[in-house]
Amino acid sequence: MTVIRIGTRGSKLAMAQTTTVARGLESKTGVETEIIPIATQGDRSMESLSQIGGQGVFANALRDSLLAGECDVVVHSLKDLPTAEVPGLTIAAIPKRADERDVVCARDELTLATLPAGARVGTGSPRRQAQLRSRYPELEVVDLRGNIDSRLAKVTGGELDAVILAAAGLARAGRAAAITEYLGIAGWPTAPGQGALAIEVRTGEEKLAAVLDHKPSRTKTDAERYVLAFLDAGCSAPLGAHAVIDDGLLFLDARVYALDGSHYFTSSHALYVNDVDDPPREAAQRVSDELLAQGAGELAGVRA
Ligand SMILES: NCc1[nH]cc(CCC(=O)O)c1CC(=O)O
Repeated sequence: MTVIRIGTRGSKLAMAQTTTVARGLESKTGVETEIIPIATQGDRSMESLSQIGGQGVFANALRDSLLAGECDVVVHSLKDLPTAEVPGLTIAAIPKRADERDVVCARDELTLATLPAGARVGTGSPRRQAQLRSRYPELEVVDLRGNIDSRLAKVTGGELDAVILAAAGLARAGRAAAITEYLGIAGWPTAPGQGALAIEVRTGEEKLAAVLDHKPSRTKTDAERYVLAFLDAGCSAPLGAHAVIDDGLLFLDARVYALDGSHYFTSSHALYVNDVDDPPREAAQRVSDELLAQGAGELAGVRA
């Protein structure tokens, strides 16, 4: 029997999520899988992501390996995947999305509202930095990189009072016990595609992973990612987007922040998925047009 080779980043988080995908493929199709860790520039360098030159630092090495035939399937965190199509590659599956919220891991069970003024809150994400400055201007934002364990260690070690992370990543890494607050999605929209994985294959080989595709998760994350594409924004742009499907209605909400937290632009639209040809694209087009009409194109990270 042939073995499906699954390429992944080597981080603990990536290995955990890829193992879940491998188990899913094995149990649904009876295939055998082998996991192949691939080092990416984003893993090797500790410089800030904007320094390395941003987009796709995590994804490109995986894609090269797939195109070179060194593996058959790669697993990405969808939010780290640039929106531009890559010739020869196709997303065969977006599995059922996990929790898309951001969370706070603070000392002493504290929350953003109960941390004292001047408390040091770590995050390397421009969106999270802008959201912190906008909602909690009395807190000090500290730029931060590194894996989940090293970030949490800065709180237990006393160097920081809190860090902001993705709920999904913490759960996959087995560190959900460190969470002290879940940030409500309406007041704190997260990165397009956050909480979802993307399983990519060489075009024509979609059958290798299509069984793991979850249609609602794909529709929602497509809508969020089209906003990223229409705004010409990178994965590190200060943009939050969130889609919901309820009773055939697709809701899409997006917010673009000034990096200093001084202001933001927001737009939302709802449409019946049966009323238009490409609901995610249509919803995102309306939201993006409105954001640009408001002046969002002037903000850092947009139309860069
Ligand atoms: N950019 C880092 C990144 N990429 C994917 C996740 C995990 C969450 C997810 O899969 O969406 C994280 C960590 C974080 O944002 O805290």
